Amino acid sequence: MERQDILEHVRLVNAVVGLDGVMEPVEVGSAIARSWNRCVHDFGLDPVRNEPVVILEGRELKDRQAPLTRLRAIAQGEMATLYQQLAGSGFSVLLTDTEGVVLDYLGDPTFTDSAAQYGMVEGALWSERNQGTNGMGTCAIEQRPILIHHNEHFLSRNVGLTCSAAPIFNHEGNLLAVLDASSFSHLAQQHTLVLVNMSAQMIENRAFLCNFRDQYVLRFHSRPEFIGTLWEGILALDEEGRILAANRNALFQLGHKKPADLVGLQLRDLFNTGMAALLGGKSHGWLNPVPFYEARQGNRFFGLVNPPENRSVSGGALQRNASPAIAAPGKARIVRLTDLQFGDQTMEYNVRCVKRVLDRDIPILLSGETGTGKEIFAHAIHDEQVGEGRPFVAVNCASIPETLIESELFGYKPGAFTGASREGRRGKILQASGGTLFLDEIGDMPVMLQARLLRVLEEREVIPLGGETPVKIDIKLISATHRNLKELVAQGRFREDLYYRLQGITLNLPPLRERQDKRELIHHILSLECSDKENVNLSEGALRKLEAHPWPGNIRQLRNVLRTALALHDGYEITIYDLPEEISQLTPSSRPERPEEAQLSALEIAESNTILKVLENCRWNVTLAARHLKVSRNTLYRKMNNLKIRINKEE
Ligand SMILES: Nc1ncnc2c1ncn2[C@@H]1O[C@H](COP(=O)(O)OP(=O)(O)OP(=O)(O)O)[C@@H](O)[C@H]1O
Repeated sequence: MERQDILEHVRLVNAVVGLDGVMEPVEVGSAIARSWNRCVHDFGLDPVRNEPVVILEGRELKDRQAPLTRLRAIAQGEMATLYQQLAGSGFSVLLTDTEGVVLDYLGDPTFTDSAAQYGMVEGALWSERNQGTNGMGTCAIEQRPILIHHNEHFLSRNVGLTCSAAPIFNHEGNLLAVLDASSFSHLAQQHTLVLVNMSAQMIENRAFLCNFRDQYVLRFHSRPEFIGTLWEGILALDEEGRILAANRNALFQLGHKKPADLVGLQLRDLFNTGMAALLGGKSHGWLNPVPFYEARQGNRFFGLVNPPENRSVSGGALQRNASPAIAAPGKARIVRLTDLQFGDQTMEYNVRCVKRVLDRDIPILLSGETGTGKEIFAHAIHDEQVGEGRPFVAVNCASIPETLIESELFGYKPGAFTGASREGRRGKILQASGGTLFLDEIGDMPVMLQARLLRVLEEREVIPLGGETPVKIDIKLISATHRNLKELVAQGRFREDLYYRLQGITLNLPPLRERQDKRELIHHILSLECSDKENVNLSEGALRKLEAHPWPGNIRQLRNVLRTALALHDGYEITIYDLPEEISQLTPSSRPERPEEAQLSALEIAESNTILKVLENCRWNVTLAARHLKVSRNTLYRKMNNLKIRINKEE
């Protein structure tokens, strides 16, 4: 570094940490400013310090490596893949412990000699306290992915470097190690940090699976094709379905911050399903994840449980190929626009509007609460506009961690992906070419990516990460949100230009509680749910309860409730007793005992069902029910007593 540049660097540092008396408004990120302040005020470092890097050797290094033997074995494969992805660009890949000691090093030959001069070798100590602001040391303190580029390094001797580092946490959320890719600063690549972070998460997931290989493990995601990839949520469970641990993506998808929020809960506290159901069906395997719903919000997930003995383990680490190849979900049923409304005025208006713009290239924005049917509506538009055989590609911007949306949308050049997508990814935008791209929860798209998306939409071409040549695309765009995008624009959280680009027309999908065709919709969903079985009716009482419910989870929740009721009911119709408590408003003690619980004979069960049905239809007016059944009131009371039917009023 030239003397002039060193002086300039020192001046910049002093200005940021206030050593010149006045703090100048200088352009450095807040993490860098924090780190520089630590370097000066906590560690007493000087930017021009030029002492050799401390390097641990022999026993001392071995003592550092030993506690992380299993993690290092798991990381080895990922480090090699990351190194290959960066090959030819002068990068080295390093794994450090939490104090910045380099445990493993994989170097590009063109960089190795210089790396050694910089002190990037096995055993080197890259803590912030020793080396000032740097990828590995600063990441260990900030505990999040970080890029330290060029003169963001604190020591002027490190200014020639560019370092992308990401943390690796254990299942308790504690930092285990840091993965880093470093090179000369002039060789910096825009996407290195994304790649490093993906590799770190892959290592974390593998370590998690390895750690809990003797337990049951639930792997889940809101999209079935993401199971087995680094985006999957993973929960370790005991035999009874009690949660032992959760990985980062599980926390993210379930809206929790720390593993302790979930540990100790039962599966049933989180989802509308339990171990028996997840393990039960013979058809459930890697190719057929089971759908279930989150208990609080009604969000849908797909998942599968690995029993302990099912996983292949080698050398203390899970085999690389242990992750299954996941088949795409079954072909979705074709939905017509006319299947979506049964007399509700807003929905009729929506369908009319869509039909008018079907043959034009106008982007459509669907707005509505969760579960109101935005995606199914988008699918129906696609089927009528583009054609059933063409791709319909949905991206949920809220369910993918911010750092990964970019790769998900724009894809990578072949060979750049770890894990399940070894052969690389074309990215959702390219996959949608010739069909429809459905951007769900668009309001959650990070601002940084909004500009990129806008460019893609304007120029109708996309450049995959790591690639150079733009690829032309031909897509219809439908986006959806449950947020008020206009408000987000006013708050500066959503780009105004993108907002106008997305909403050629905006359609508001009404919440279920406000729909005028609620009754018809309930019957429609019920008929879909029992399509393969005999038709099952709804009792008038149950229908009234369903109509009166406020349905915070909208049609998704309704579908879920009807599905469960179908599984629970016996006889020929669903009654209020088959509905969940919050809908039937019956307390468990007020429910009549089920015939099987009371150990009745088959004849008595049939008799009990008939009496229950008539009582329910007569709104528990025993005199009226007796008249219908053509018996005296006293006989009916006696029978009810024998059959253990207690009096209940539905309303
Ligand atoms: N008209 C309909 N007919 C049948 N099923 C429907 C209908 N509308 C919605 N559903 C069902 O309701 C559930 C939720 O629908 P969808 O995923 O389209 O809602 P959404 O508004 O996109 O939800 P989110 O905002 O949470 O992504 C799905 O299971 C879907 O099949």
